[in-house]
Amino acid sequence: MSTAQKTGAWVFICGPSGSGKDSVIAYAQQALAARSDIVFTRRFVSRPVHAGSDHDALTPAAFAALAQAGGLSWHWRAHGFSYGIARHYDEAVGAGCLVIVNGSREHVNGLPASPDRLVLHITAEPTALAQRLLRRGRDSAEAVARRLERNADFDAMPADCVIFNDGELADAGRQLANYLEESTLSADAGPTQRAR
Ligand SMILES: Nc1ncnc2c1ncn2[C@@H]1O[C@H](COP(=O)(O)OP(=O)(O)O)[C@@H](O)[C@H]1O
Ligand SMILES: O=P(O)(O)OC[C@H]1O[C@H](OP(=O)(O)OP(=O)(O)O)[C@H](O)[C@@H]1O
Repeated sequence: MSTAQKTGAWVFICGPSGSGKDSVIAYAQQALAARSDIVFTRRFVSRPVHAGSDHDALTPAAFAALAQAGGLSWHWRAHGFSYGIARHYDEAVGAGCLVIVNGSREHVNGLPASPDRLVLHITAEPTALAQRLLRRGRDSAEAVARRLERNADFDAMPADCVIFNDGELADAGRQLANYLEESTLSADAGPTQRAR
């Protein structure tokens, strides 16, 4: 990090199920492992952990108690589950870090635009989405169908950056890493440089 005053921000990475959010984020996280000013959050989800999901599982009651106690910076519901980001990540934003969230389009679309929030959309062709979700094997065929139907609601979603993950995962992962690196550089110039 430079010694110039930094302005932290949340980076919400959104997109259809199967677009590759988890995979692309994991690639960028590895590529940026040396960057202490780029922080990758873990999610609480009221869903058991199994193959194809990397989160901290909470029971619905434990999730509700944590949210009620103010322990979450962000939380939302989707697919019948609750998702949340621990409050302690506020400190990283306050300290000037970029803090990366695997987010929800519905949740992010309901937030007012703010210079301390960036939205990055990862997407892929509909046929690829369906194939990947079925191959991932985490969700039932019915749940996969519902996830695909949900995409029509977000066709014109505004975003600060769009990454198409239809080719090699490494290409999309590198694009995300580059975007995050560039965003920390523009943060040196102050929040107006990246207001949406
Ligand atoms: N570029 C890619 N090419 C082929 N398969 C991919 C690619 N990106 C992700 N996948 C696979 O697609 C599935 C869904 O990816 P995932 O990262 O779980 O997406 P999301 O988090 O957006 O639902 C996973 O099985 C993953 O390995
Ligand atoms: O409002 P939406 O953009 O549709 O998103 C709803 C939720 O689904 C995704 O999580 P989840 O891990 O359950 O699903 P995914 O990995 O299949 O995207 C995403 O990270 C959100 O938490």
